[in-house]
Amino acid sequence: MKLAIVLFNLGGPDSVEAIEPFLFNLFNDKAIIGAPQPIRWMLARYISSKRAPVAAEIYDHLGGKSPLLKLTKDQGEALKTSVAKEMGEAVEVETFISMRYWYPMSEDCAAKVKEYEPDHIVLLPLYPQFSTTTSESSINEWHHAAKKAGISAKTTTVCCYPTNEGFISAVTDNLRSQIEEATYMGKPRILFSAHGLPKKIIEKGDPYQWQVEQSALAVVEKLNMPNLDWWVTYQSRVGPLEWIGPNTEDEIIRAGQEKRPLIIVPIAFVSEHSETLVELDIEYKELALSQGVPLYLRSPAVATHPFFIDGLRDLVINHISIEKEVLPEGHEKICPHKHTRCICKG
Ligand SMILES: C=CC1=C(C)c2cc3[nH]c(cc4nc(cc5[nH]c(cc1n2)c(C)c5CCC(=O)O)C(CCC(=O)O)=C4C)c(C)c3C=C
Ligand SMILES: [Fe+2]
Ligand SMILES: [Fe+2]
Repeated sequence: MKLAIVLFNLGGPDSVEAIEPFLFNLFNDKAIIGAPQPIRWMLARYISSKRAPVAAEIYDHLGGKSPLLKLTKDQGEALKTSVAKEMGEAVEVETFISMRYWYPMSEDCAAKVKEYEPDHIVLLPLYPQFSTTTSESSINEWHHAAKKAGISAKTTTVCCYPTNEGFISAVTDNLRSQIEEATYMGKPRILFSAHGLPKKIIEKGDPYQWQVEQSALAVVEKLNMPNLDWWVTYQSRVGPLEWIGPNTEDEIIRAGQEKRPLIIVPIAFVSEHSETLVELDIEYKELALSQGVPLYLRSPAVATHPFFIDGLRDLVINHISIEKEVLPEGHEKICPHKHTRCICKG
């Protein structure tokens, strides 16, 4: 059997010139800005041109481009090796990358998958927690591209895996090292910081916030440390809308007032990129130190941590034989009913 695993992520600019068109693609996505066309197109033009200089300063810290594609390729290679080792000669496996807002995008990816001629395709978002703005947007875009490319192989989708054993073990393993490092300064406070979302997206039934909370809770349970001081917070707010909270920056200021050592854990990003390497490591660190936080540590993203990669491997293998098209890990619907925008068919 020939197996294709399609990995989804957001993508990032690969040059300074790519910053504005990348932002345009992001804001022209109806999952991000719900306005009809051509209003959305005009808004996207306006917002991306306004945001581009701010984003350029951010990417300047990273040599003018995002490291996300290279790091996603590393994850793809590690996953391919892990699946091949587990499944042996019965399966020939290849991983493919489909980015949502910069290259390689779904059309580029679909062309490569078509050429590979798989018997089965597993769609695997590199977002453990499902959101309409990330996983669903990427999955929809893939289906358009796959249809256009004439791909007819059986396709199954992992919609989400917020409490996947491998993911949670990898986050916990990274965090444990940070806690050991912080202990000489007293009891640390842990902020599980996730990318925020506009509040109205959650109010329309997006399960992302609920799933982020499940991930944090699972890490805390796995750590099994008495009286842990932990909070879930949200970062990366952009635009004029009200976003979900508490805001990571506000919690950093509070930790400064209370003189608490801080450990920040990226709980919704599985790779390093501008929002970890610049926002967390430079901007929020400066804020923390200026506000009197005595120690500021940041747990690394799970990247190619063997626990995480083996968790992804198990998800893929368990999804090859499912009958329904879209299922979460464990093949049972996990989101409470009020999260009506959940797409899983369990
Ligand atoms: C869990 C992951 C993410 C969610 C949810 C998400 C929603 C979301 N993002 C924006 C606006 C921007 N995001 C930007 C970059 C970016 N965002 C994520 C992840 C999620 N976004 C990633 C992985 C990245 C890539 C960063 C990189 O490669 O360097 C940016 C560009 C950077 C900047 O200008 O700050 C914007 C803008 C919105 C509006 C939104 C939900 C509505
Ligand atoms: Fe984002
Ligand atoms: Fe769900």
